[in-house]
Amino acid sequence: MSLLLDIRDLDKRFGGLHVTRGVSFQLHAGDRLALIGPNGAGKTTLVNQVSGVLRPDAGEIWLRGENVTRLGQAQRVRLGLARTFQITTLAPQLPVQRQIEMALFEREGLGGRAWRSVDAYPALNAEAQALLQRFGLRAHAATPTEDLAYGEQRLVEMALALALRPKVLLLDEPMAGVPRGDGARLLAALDSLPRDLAVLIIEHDMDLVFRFASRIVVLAEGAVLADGSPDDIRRDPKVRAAYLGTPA
Ligand SMILES: Nc1ncnc2c1ncn2[C@@H]1O[C@H](COP(=O)(O)OP(=O)(O)OP(=O)(O)O)[C@@H](O)[C@H]1O
Repeated sequence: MSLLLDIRDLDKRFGGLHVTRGVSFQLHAGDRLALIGPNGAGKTTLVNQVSGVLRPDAGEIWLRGENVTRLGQAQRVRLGLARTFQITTLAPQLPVQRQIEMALFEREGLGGRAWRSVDAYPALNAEAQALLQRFGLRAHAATPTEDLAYGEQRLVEMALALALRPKVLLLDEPMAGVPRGDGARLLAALDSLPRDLAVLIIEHDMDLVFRFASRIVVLAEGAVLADGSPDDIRRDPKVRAAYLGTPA
C-alpha cells in the first residue's frame, strides 16, 4: 500500500519540557493507526505538529511525497490531510446539510458562492446526500447542529472532514464525551470509512482502540514506547507496565 504520511524524528519542547522525543512512524493507505499513551504523553502535541497547528523544533513530516514540515494547515488540507473539526469550530446554528454543503463548496474552491443553493450543482448535491446517508444523518438534515445529541455532533464533524476528500484523516478522541449508548453508532461510522483512507486516531477508550486499530503506536513521555499490531501491543510487557496497568 502506498506511503501517505512519513513522520521522521520529530522533536518538540515547550521551554524545559521535552514533549516530543525523536518520534518516527509511517501511515500507509488503508492503515487504521491508534496513538495511545497516558495523559500528558504528548499525543495531542504530536497530532498538532502533523496537522500544522504547531511547528516541530526538529524532524520532518512528509505527506504524499512532499515535505510539509514548513507548510500551514490549509496547504496540508489541500494535499489531503483532514482533521475532525472541534465542535467549537462548527457553525452550530446551521442545519447539518447546509454545513456539509458549505464544506463541499469550500473544497471545490466555490466558497464565495456558498450562499447559493446546492441545487445548481447536482454532483455536490448528490455527494452531500451520500455523506448524510453514510453517517445516518438524513433524518437530521434540516436540524441545526447545536440541537443534535453530542454523539451525533461528532458524526457531523466526521462528515465535514470526509467532505474534504482526504487521504489521511486525523481523529482526536472521537469518543470523548459521547454517552455509552451512542458509542455503537460512532463505531459503525468509523468502520464504514473508505477502505483506502489512512486513519490516525487518538483515543482513550481501549475497547474502541483494540476493535478499530490495525496498528498501535504507544507514546510515553513524548517518545515511541512500542509500535505494532494490537496483539503485539497487548502482550508487550513494557506497555503493560507503563500504560495498560495489568501484569503480563
Ligand atoms: N502549549 C503548551 N505549552 C506548554 N506545555 C504544553 C503545551 N501543550 C501541552 N503541553 C504539555 O505537554 C505535555 C504533553 O501534552 P499533550 O496534551 O500533548 O499530551 P496528551 O498525551 O495528548 O495528553 P491527554 O491524553 O491528557 O490529552 C503535557 O505535559 C502538557 O502539559
